[in-house]
Amino acid sequence: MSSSSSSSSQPKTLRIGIIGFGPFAQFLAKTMMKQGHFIRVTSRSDYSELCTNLGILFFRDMGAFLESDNEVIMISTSILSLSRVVESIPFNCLKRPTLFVDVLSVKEHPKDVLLRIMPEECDLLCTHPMFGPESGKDGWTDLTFMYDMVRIRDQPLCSSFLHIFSSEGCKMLEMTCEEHDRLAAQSQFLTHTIGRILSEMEVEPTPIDTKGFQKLVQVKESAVKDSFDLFSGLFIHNRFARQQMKNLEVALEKTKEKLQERSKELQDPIISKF
Ligand SMILES: O=C(O)C(=O)C[C@]1(C(=O)O)C=C[C@@H](O)C=C1
Repeated sequence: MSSSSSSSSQPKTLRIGIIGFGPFAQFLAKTMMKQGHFIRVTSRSDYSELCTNLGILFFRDMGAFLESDNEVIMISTSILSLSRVVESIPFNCLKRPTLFVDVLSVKEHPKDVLLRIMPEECDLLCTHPMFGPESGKDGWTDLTFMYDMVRIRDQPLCSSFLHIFSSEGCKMLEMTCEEHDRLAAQSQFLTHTIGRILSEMEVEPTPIDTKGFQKLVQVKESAVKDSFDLFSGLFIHNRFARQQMKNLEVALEKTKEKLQERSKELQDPIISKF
């Protein structure tokens, strides 16, 4: 079972089970399969046809999925449905102590849920690939992969999983789930919020777009390509997101005040001469 001494540099082929098979999991699974790993899937929606086309086993029944003896189980549900799904896992069907890996876009929430519900003998790796089907469509080189080894006893197995991303050229960044959420609120959540605001404003390309405006339109377009459930999850389950929303409101008010002050100054007959 374990890698032999003569092949320690040889990447290990993993049996990876995936819970939740939306576009993000499908995107990750394609590269895993390209690397030769064996994938099994279970999901609330019926992906049996898609899985047949991809040559992947699809299990409608979570118990049968667990009995299919995966070394790693990757959780890729929506943020909002995580607790419900994890609470419904019949852990007694597991054949072995398994490495559970989550790939959700918030990190403290899955860490808390999984530590609370998962059996003690299972290891837990919390991760966030900071890219997806859009940003990673031309390969993963130089894209960031964040991870927190929350409870790891089988180090070789964990390294084999991380190797999937490092071998594609990802920038591997180890940090705590808390630090991730603090930074992601300032970056990913803010980007999605600005994109959603631009969408509410019905911002569209014009014949005289500047480069800066073209980038804004891109921010809007990529935000609305992701589901509103993802956006809601980034807000509801990242405790730092609320403060970012307040910062945005305060910054808008301050910017308006600065413009009003400037307009007042310019109405002064002496200043307006220049
Ligand atoms: O590239 C994409 O398709 C994405 O939307 C990726 C994106 C994002 O940019 O917000 C969305 C979800 C993942 O958590 C990581 C990144």
